[in-house]
Amino acid sequence: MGTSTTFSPAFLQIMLRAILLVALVLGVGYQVHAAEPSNDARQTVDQLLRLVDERLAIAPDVAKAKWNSGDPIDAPAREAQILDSVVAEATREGIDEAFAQTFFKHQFEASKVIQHRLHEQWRQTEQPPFESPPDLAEDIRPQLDQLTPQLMSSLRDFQVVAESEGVRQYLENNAETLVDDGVGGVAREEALRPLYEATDTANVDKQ
Ligand SMILES: C=C(O[C@@H]1C=C(C(=O)O)C=C[C@H]1O)C(=O)O
Repeated sequence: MGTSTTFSPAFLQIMLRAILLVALVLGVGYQVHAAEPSNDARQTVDQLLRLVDERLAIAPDVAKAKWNSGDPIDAPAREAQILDSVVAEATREGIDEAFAQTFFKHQFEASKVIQHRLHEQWRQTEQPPFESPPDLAEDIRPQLDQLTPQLMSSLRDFQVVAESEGVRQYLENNAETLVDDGVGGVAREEALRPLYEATDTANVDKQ
């Protein structure tokens, strides 16, 4: 029996663990590398997240205007008007119409989550009417209308990269930093759900 080639079980176990550890490190390293989306894809996601954030940031002004005027938070006719322009733009620009509509419906819901939270808060604190709130028709809606074509063109870019490797992870990693809804993430999740779904399933046409 040759003793020189016999290793104790404890030694073999340590070696095995070392090999597994190395394999694990290499495997994780490979996955992190493989999951990193292209520069273009990252910029596309960043841009879309910033625009979503910009749109949500208008919701408190909407809430103030409606607090003073007593208008209902829910304005279905206004939403329908935006959706009409979204459909027209989608047709012109070759953007998936259903995706664009779903995305905007979620932006409306997210905005309403913020508005309801604020009104609830103001009811509790018996907030008097605001001194000089921005005007809904004159100031706020035109601001939102300016964002619509920007969001549409960003959605068109997003469609192209949505299913690329690592895009979902990148979206998840950056959502919290780039989208601040002021209500702890509830509105953000609502606003971003169609984007997550587009990265999951094959329901977005690649252009
Ligand atoms: C922003 C408003 O409030 C709600 C949210 C909308 C939106 O996000 O564009 C549109 C209509 C309303 O249901 C508004 O009335 O303009």
